[in-house]
Amino acid sequence: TQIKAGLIWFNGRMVPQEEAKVSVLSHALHYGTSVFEGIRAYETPKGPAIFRLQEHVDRFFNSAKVLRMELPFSKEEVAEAIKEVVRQNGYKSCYIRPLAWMGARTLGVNPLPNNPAEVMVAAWEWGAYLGEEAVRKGARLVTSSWARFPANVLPGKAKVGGNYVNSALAKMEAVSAGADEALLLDEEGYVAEGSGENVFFVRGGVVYAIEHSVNLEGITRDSVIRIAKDLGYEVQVVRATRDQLYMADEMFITGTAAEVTPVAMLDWRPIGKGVAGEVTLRIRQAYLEAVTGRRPEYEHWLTYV
Ligand SMILES: Cc1[nH+]cc(COP(=O)(O)O)c(CN[C@@H](CCC(=O)O)C(=O)O)c1O
Repeated sequence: TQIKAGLIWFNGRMVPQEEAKVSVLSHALHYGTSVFEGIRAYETPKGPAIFRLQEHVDRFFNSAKVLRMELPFSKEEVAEAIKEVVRQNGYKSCYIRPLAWMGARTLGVNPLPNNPAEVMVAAWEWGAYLGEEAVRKGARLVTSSWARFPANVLPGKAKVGGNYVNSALAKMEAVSAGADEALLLDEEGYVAEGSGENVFFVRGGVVYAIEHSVNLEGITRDSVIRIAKDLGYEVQVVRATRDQLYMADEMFITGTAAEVTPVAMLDWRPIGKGVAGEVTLRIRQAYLEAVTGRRPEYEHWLTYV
């Protein structure tokens, strides 16, 4: 079933998705030289609102900068395009995917002649990233045989298309093993992140976030740290090992797509009682209230379209 994205903002114009096409000679298609974002808009009592739009636009431009990619639009124009895609498709809530890519001026590895990049923003309705059951019962994760790439191999702080071959290989392996998601370790064997999420665990009432290290600086991770502190939990940012996760009382993963997904099992070992944890569910509830405009203290994170 093809993604139904409706109208797409394509290099400055709104076009039906059937018309939003690129050349097969696009540099990005051959070498992974694209950057993207994952953003969500949620229905609120005051209409659809985009969650932490500015932080996502800033990261989008930072990712492009890492790749020496020139975007031919300003941050304000991209932010407006993101709002337009939600508006013109009439979405109440949706998942929004900005993408910038090196086009078809030249091939050969050097991307520079393909500047300035091309840019599009698409959006579609996307439910629970790992499925409703994983949310209700807690997701099952397995440690991947693929390590998260080191910082001097690929730029993990940038959402670069090519980085996601690492995620795709890990995800395929996890799903083929009967799990819901992969846990990637770094090259020294410490906990890094999921194929598309950051990792948290709870032990003795303390909420632990994994330090940035080689991982993406998750916006959901940042929001959840704030929310957990506001709920009165002590939050520590740590470097952790897989066996610390095995010993945890609770574990959860966070991301724009995944939101706050409880983890019930890692490597076929139950985490805590082997169900979605209580602290996790409290944080998840508060996060969902925040993104749907039900917590005034987080209203500043919302951009109404
Ligand atoms: C590797 C990785 N780590 C952490 C995160 C969480 O970051 P943030 O969304 O800012 O909290 C994401 C987002 N993964 C995006 C892409 C998912 C996909 O399947 O594509 C997302 O959640 O939108 C990652 O891709």
